[in-house]
Amino acid sequence: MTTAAIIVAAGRGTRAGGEVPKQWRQIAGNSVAAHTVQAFQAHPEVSQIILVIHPDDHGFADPIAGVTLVHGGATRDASVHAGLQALTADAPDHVLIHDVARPLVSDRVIHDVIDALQRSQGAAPALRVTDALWRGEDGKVAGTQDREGLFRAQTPQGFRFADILAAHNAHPGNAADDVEVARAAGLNVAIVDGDEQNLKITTPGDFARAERLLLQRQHKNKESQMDIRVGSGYDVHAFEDGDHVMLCGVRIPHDRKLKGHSDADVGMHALTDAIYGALADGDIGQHFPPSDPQWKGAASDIFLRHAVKLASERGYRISNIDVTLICERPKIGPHALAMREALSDIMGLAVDRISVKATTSERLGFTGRSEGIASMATATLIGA
Ligand SMILES: Nc1ccn([C@@H]2O[C@H](COP(=O)(O)OP(=O)(O)OP(=O)(O)O)[C@@H](O)[C@H]2O)c(=O)n1
Ligand SMILES: C[C@](O)(CO)[C@H](O)COP(=O)(O)O
Repeated sequence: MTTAAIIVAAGRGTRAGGEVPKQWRQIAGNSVAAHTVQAFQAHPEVSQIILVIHPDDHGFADPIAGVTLVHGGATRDASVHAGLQALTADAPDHVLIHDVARPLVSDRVIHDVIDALQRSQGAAPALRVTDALWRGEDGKVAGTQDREGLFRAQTPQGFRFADILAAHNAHPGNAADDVEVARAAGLNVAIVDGDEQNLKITTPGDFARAERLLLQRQHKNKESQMDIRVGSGYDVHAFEDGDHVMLCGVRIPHDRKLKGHSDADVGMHALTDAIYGALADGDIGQHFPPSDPQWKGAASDIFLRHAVKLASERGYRISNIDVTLICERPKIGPHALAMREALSDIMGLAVDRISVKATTSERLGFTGRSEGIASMATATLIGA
């Protein structure tokens, strides 16, 4: 089954005012018409788009790619008719007819209309009227209207192509919408759930609301495409005779030192492994094998700089890191800020995105017996 969309955009938008017809006004980074066209171009079930325009509007419409431009008429239904005639040479099975002034039409609404056409000659989205309805005269309420069974009509309105073309050919004109044309020809039209956000920009106040909703949607899409990765690292080094330890790039005088092939900076090693972990790229031992003599006694910032560079080359920025050192002694608190600053220099990351904290293990286990120091770290990476 093939489905084409006709987007009617030949109106003058008199109620919306402004210097150019409403469909060519810029909102959320694009013209209203371009947003509407994109909604249909992004829909996998729509294979062809006709954009019906006023002959004076080529300057606005010509830059919109991937659509066939057709000149509309003096009324909405004349414009729809022109769009339908343009499709006859390569007729689709189904056609969706949509107001250009509804740029917030969702994938869900488009799909539901197409889906309903498998069971019905026509289908259109609508919302039940939920407010009380009044008749008014001279600024006063003159009566009430039962809202039972009343709906607010939206677009796209979908039909089998041959049916709606015949219905328009037979219609005298001045229909409110294509459902009216279809019903005049005896076609059944199913109601599918409309969408409050599928508003029609009609008056000046509608632009701000439509723009806010479009920006929210763009933000959500961006967030859902955002690649956020978390990695964790863990390392342990045993004590041996010595007079200082290196922890997170800071030399701390101590009555023991940590044993290792490099400078045994256990905090920096756990952190480096957290970044490799987020990148799913092995661990520090794979990048810098302990069997390789060139890393003997090496300062561990070499490893951390390598992991940070790798993240950047793969298109990630590091959002924050959190390092925990586990030992009875030395006391970490007095050095924590210096450690955060040292890591900040090495990583090019703001200090307030770097956490270094410590805990004892209540004299339990190897850290509790002061046989060594353990460290855990996490790193969050965000795809650019
Ligand atoms: N001769 C016309 C008149 C209307 N339309 C389209 O039909 C839809 C109807 O929406 P509406 O808000 O009535 O648009 P306008 O006619 O442009 O607005 P106004 O009545 O305020 O001038 C719009 O997409 C409009 O561009 C059209 O293609 N051709
Ligand atoms: C087709 C329509 O969008 C249904 O709500 C609407 O009837 C067209 O706009 P108008 O303001 O009634 O011209």
